Amino acid sequence: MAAREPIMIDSFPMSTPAPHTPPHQAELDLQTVAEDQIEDFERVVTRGFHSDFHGDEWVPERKSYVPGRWFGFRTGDRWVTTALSFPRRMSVPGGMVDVAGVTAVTVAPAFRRRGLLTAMMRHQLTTISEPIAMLYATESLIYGRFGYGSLTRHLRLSGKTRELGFLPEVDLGQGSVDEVDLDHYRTVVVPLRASLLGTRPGHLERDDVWWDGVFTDPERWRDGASAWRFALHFAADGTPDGYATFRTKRDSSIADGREVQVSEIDATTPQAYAALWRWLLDLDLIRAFRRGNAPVDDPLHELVANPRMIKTELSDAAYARIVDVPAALGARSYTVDLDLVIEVVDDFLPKSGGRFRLQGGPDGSGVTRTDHTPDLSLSARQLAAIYLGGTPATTFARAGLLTEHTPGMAGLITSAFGSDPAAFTTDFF
Ligand SMILES: CC(=O)SCCNC(=O)CCNC(=O)[C@H](O)C(C)(C)COP(=O)(O)OP(=O)(O)OC[C@H]1O[C@@H](n2cnc3c(N)ncnc32)[C@H](O)[C@@H]1OP(=O)(O)O
Repeated sequence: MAAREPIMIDSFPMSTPAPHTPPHQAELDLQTVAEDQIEDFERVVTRGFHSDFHGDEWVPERKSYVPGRWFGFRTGDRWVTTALSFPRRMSVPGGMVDVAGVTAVTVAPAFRRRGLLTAMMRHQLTTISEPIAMLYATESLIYGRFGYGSLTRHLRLSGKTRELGFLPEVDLGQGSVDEVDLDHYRTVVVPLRASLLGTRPGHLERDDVWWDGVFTDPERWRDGASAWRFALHFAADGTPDGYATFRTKRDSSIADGREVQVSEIDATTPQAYAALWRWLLDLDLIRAFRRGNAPVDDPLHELVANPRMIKTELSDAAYARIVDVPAALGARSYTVDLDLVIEVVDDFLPKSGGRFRLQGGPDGSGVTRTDHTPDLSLSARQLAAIYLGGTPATTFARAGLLTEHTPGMAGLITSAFGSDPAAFTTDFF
């Protein structure tokens, strides 16, 4: 059979694709992101999470761009890995501490499992100026190897509103709740939330840019629900003392029913908190509620007469990695007086580990490196998990993962590091 003639397509000009280096031949170089590379980088991040790129979603992040904090591996003219961090401040008992809010961590599929995340983590943790890095993990098994521990846990609450009558003794106060527009809400909620920052550890300070991000609400993020709506509670004298951000969504599982989805809710008094919940649960046409991120000690269960009607799921929330032990432990106060030596075994960043004398109490603390015999040894990951009382040191002791050299130390640390109210983080990134 005669060989076929090649088909000539000379009437259509064919553009030649740029040469593409196959992944196994790629030479990789860790680089920081220059300002004119930001959008390109964002597109790679978005693809790393299997999403489509929409520039409007990145506006707040872009405004928070700090040269040097956005970086990744490049080959040729393309990013194949990404990571970045924002400077944030987090409430801790007795004060605030600087944290690096880590996010946008991706490795392109063709380059996974060859140590690039590990190299990025090492670069990031050794270059940030904050004593603590913090993140939300897409998969809870990823970050422990780098010394991250579960800083906070949270509850997912849901249920049918008509089954959630309050106990008769619940005090709803003499004030009232009203729905307001975004502009009104923002002028009230910004100072109100700032006044509540110190009442619970784990909260992050928000600047104007962060608030812009909180209120960014493209329709594609709503999954069929309404835009954000906003409610304020006004005390008897008319002062706003509580707030709630929520959406409503048609709930196909209930005929003619809708669900109220509560994003944030907080108040300066128990009466305002209860009144806000009552208002949300009593909305006409609403038959179900959902709150995806509630503190582990949220009082809603105590307000209702039939708490079993609240479906409650416990999940890991924020993770933390302590890179500067004296600065992190010295930034907070402790519930009881302490003077002990903690040994931190840090396999990933050995220079961050060592023995530390912690002298502290309700009024503050001081931490110094020491070579004294430790009272207790734990890993960097466990230190992060006990830092705000999220996991009791005694739980690690019972798991056989923490060594008490002085009997009773795990119990003492559990009491001293514990927090009431429990640590809770509202800002997801
Ligand atoms: C804060 C945030 O942004 S969270 C977002 C994290 N990113 C994502 O989930 C996006 C999709 N996933 C990815 O991009 C990548 O799979 C990453 C970033 C999670 C991992 O990147 P990699 O470059 O493959 O990680 P790396 O090769 O450094 O892995 C180091 C170790 O962790 C393990 N590991 C890393 N990720 C995973 C995972 N998702 N599941 C199981 N094991 C994992 C590796 O097997 C390896 O183990 P080993 O040391 O025993 O060999």
